[in-house]
Amino acid sequence: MHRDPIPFRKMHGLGNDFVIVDARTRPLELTDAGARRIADRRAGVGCDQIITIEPPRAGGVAFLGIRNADGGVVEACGNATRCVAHLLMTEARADRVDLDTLAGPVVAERAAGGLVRVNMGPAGDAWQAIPLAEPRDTLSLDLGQAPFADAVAVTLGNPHVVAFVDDAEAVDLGRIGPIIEHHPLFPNRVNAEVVSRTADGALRMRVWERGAGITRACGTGACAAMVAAVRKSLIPGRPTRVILDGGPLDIDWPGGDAPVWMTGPVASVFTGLLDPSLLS
Ligand SMILES: N[C@H](CCC[C@H](N)C(=O)O)C(=O)O
Repeated sequence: MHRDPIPFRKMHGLGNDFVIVDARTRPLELTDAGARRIADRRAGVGCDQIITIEPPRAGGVAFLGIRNADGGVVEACGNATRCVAHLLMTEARADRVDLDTLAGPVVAERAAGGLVRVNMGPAGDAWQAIPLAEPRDTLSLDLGQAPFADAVAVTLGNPHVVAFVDDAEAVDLGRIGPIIEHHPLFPNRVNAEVVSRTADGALRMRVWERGAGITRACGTGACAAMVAAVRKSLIPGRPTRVILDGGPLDIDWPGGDAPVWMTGPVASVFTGLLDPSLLS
């Protein structure tokens, strides 16, 4: 039970925003309901995900706890990984940091221009790994809802399903997003991305995030979009710019079992104190 106010830092990666609590020395007793209250953009602080920096569990210098705005605990969050890595590299005066997540180990390093580059680990495509409710070809899923009639499922530790369209900005994601998120083929629900190609060979991506809705950016989603495009032979396996509502991420994946690298910015907005009543 918390009696004292709890320090937090508000950060974002291309507008995908986080409340970050350093719980390395003092565990944060956070329930699903408490997470929802923190994430509430009127009655709480407001964020897409609540992030806790915790003592490492299976290696690295810290474990990254990730909860969506709906309170659900999830495996991976690329934009938050960059933000926490920035904090820990700054604290340690280091240019590299190893972190632990439910999705497995990730490595982050300083990149040019104040950016942070993260090895997000390998991308998975087996139906059991996504997971799907039954054996299916993850390279061509018909979810019975346009534009997800020939979609690609990818896991970065968290589940994604990617649809390629002529114009990502023309898709009514607010309508189709929740239908796909809760599609029965995804027992753990799913993050849904719509992707189109730009004239200069970049990918334009919009996302409906599991447990958070439309966000301005999704790092694991950008990784999934690039992997799906390479698997569909729409682009070659070389560094690709993915343009999100909040700005660009650079994704690099040569194919196969190679790890996916994501490079992008971080921003710290303010620090504050959570009232303990928010968590009870
Ligand atoms: N915004 C995060 C993804 C959160 C994914 C979460 N919505 C899930 O349920 O997996 C990112 O930058 O990767």
